[in-house]
Amino acid sequence: MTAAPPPPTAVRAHVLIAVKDLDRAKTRLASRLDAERRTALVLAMLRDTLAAAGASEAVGEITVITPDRAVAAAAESAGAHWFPDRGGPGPDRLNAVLRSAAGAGGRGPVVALQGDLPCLTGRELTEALVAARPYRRAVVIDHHGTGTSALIVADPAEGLAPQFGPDSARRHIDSGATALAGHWPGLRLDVDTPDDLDAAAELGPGPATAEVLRTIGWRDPSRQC
Ligand SMILES: Nc1nc2c(ncn2[C@@H]2O[C@H](COP(=O)(O)OP(=O)(O)OP(=O)(O)O)[C@@H](O)[C@H]2O)c(=O)[nH]1
Ligand SMILES: C=C(OP(=O)(O)O)C(=O)O
Repeated sequence: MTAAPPPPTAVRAHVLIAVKDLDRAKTRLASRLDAERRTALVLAMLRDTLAAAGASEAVGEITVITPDRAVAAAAESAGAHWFPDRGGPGPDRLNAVLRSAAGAGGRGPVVALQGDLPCLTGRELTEALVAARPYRRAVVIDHHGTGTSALIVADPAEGLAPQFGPDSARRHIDSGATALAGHWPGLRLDVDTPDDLDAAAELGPGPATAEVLRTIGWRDPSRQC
């Protein structure tokens, strides 16, 4: 098998992934998974996301922004940096930590990427980053059509201007980001709900998530007889 050609640019992107405290994570899965299983799943999805991002030829470095020591340890063991999130509680904390991490880096492209993309592949991320190059700011809309899988800014000095949260796809587009077209099912599949997790199990998650799904006995209902 021949390797994919390197993307036509020297400047590789800096990927930012924000992850909140594990004991507050993935509350929308609480009806199906207890806290211990949710923690295992969040860490596994992060590991698979990090592995895929690290496999992209268009990515230079990865920083995980988190207040959680276990998340920081998972990031470091995957070769990513850890940027501590020391922000106080507040409705815009996620966007505030992304703004400060984006401003702390160099001048190459910056990507705010969700950390719950268990089916992401390096090729998808490379394609999205190449597709984003003509634009000052670009967004990859999630599989629901309302959220954001990735927000990409060509030059962080011009401002990432993250507006993650409810309806973030529309808010990113309304604030000037170009929505990227591309068949990137893994990149678009962020997992927040039991239905999302079924969809990921169907599409094919990375090895860490697949192992957790096996361990917790998660079944894809569409495959049950
Ligand atoms: N570092 C950091 N990450 C955050 C913060 N709030 C949210 N995130 C992360 O941003 C992403 C989207 O956040 P949410 O949708 O609010 O949380 P979630 O854990 O994915 O799911 P729910 O609890 O079901 O809402 C997730 O990866 C979170 O871990 C924050 O205050 N600090
Ligand atoms: C915060 C967001 O993600 P989630 O789908 O995890 O709520 C978002 O899409 O802006």
